[in-house]
Amino acid sequence: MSDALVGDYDTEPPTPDREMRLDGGTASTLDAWIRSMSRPAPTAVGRLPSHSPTCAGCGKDNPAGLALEVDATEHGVSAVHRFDDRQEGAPGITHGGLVAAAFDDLFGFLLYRVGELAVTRSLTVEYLRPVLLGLDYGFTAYVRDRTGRRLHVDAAATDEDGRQVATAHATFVTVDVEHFEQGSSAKR
Ligand SMILES: CCCCCCCCCCCCCCCC(=O)SCCNC(=O)CCNC(=O)[C@H](O)C(C)(C)COP(=O)(O)OP(=O)(O)OC[C@H]1O[C@@H](n2cnc3c(N)ncnc32)[C@H](O)[C@@H]1OP(=O)(O)O
Repeated sequence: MSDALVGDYDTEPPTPDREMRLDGGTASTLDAWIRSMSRPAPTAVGRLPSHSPTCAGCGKDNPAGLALEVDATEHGVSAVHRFDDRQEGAPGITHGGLVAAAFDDLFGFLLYRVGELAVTRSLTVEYLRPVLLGLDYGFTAYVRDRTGRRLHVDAAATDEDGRQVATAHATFVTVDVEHFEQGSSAKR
């Protein structure tokens, strides 16, 4: 893991921008993103910074995103989220793919706890009850265990009556910073 992955807890990372330069043109966009990424202490509790302002899961500047707000808890992470009309599947019901996206992004916040970069290798969601639009749901996630580069993570979503509406499990695989260089050649 890069030493550059140290930042201020309260600082939101900038939008990764291919034109962004830190030091007169020598630093890559990826460097800028990584250098600026906040890394709370693994034991800290409270609101966590988004992965980036344009992250589809948690970025405030992504009009098509979920804009999840996620807190570090004693044992993992949590969020309260309300899906809206943009996430509709069947009338009044959240599209399952967007529920999965919420879980996936929530798992991405566990990386602040782990202190290493990782990406989703597999994600399984059990849809126990319809997730309704316009209602608050509580999401929690934690790292169950680790085997080598594999992080096994679990999550659940509950409705306002405390009933589980969905559970999720994922395997994240730790990666080097260089993994994200693949995004530098993306056509936009
Ligand atoms: C510092 C703090 C920063 C915090 C803040 C970070 C922010 C950082 C951005 C996050 C943002 C989040 C947002 C949401 C999370 C995404 O959306 S992530 C994006 C979606 N995922 C991807 O794009 C991943 C695409 N896949 C890949 O790039 C590659 O397949 C991977 C995952 C890097 C693995 O490839 P590889 O490095 O060649 O590794 P490989 O040898 O195939 O397998 C590695 C290990 O995993 C095991 N494995 C592979 N597949 C499986 C499987 N399905 N089941 C179980 N084990 C498996 C292998 O057996 C192996 O185990 P070990 O022998 O090492 O113990």
